[in-house]
Amino acid sequence: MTPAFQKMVDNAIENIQLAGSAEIQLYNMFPWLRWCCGRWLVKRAQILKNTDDAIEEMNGLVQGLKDTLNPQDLRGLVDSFLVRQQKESDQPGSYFHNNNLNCTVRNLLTAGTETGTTLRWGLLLMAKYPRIQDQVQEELSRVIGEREPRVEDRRNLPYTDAVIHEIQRLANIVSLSLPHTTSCDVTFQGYFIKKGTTVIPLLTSVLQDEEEWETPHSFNPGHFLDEKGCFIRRDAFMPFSAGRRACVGESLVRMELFLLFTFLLQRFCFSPPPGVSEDQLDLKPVMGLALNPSPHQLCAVSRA
Ligand code: HEM
Repeated sequence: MTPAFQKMVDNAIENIQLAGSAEIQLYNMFPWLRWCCGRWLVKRAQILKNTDDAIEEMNGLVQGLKDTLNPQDLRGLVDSFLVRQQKESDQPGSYFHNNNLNCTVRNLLTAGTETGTTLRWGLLLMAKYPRIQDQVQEELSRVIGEREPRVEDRRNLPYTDAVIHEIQRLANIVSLSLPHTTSCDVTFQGYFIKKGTTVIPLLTSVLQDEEEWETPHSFNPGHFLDEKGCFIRRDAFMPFSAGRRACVGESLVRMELFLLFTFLLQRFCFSPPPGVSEDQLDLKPVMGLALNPSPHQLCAVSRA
């Protein structure tokens, strides 16, 4: 990773944490309170500074791609956007303008860090529950052996698939989803919600719903397995939210998580460091817009 890219990722991670802090959440809900809480302003100023730095950095990257653009050989999203921008340059209301390009790429970069957050939860849970880790590794050895995992393997790995789903369910990393606004007056479950109201859908209420899950607060891959050990989908599994604005990265994330998780577990056993017991591995998250595991040291012992 180049230092510039590393800086952008660090910057994005810091902003996700700042944006989910109690101060910033309160600031967003009651901005007029800022006059009596100076600490809020420090965090707000840091978010704005990080954002300005990221915009500048991204403008530099986009300029480099603009300078070398070849419409016959598109290298990715930015190139496709730039070509469309050129085509629509005479349309005043076009969405394909520089601000949208910069914002879209920064959004994807920021959101992209969530795969890593989920993986960190996964490795922590494997270290904490070694018997579940053993079962995943037994299935991986039996079904794919030593070759590299492929996306098509998922259907033959029901236990591993169930474990990955259960990691996402319990880790619940985007617990507040993203704020939405009602576009018209709505009556929902007897409550009247006026047009223009900010609604924060609490995904925790579904992912850990006591009426939906047998053991909602425990790590239990059995939530996604039937009595024959086959994988089962559950309607209440919605870490990517639902509806038209659900996470656009979902299919990419699912593929990445499967390949990275299986690849790592094929090659390493994860355990607490010497002197730390499995029980001592703490699952309390660090507060942020995304819920991260608290910093931990783990041992990765090669299985070769
Ligand atoms: C495990 C990883 C991830 C989880 C759990 C997750 C979850 C979510 C959730 C809950 C939302 C809010 C949906 C809503 O507003 O109703 C969201 C939005 C979004 N996600 Fe993800 N996400 C993940 C990774 C990614 C990745 C890797 C990308 C892109 C490469 C991505 C791109 C986006 C974008 C662009 C939005 C905004 C969509 C919109 O407003 O229309 N996400 N994500």
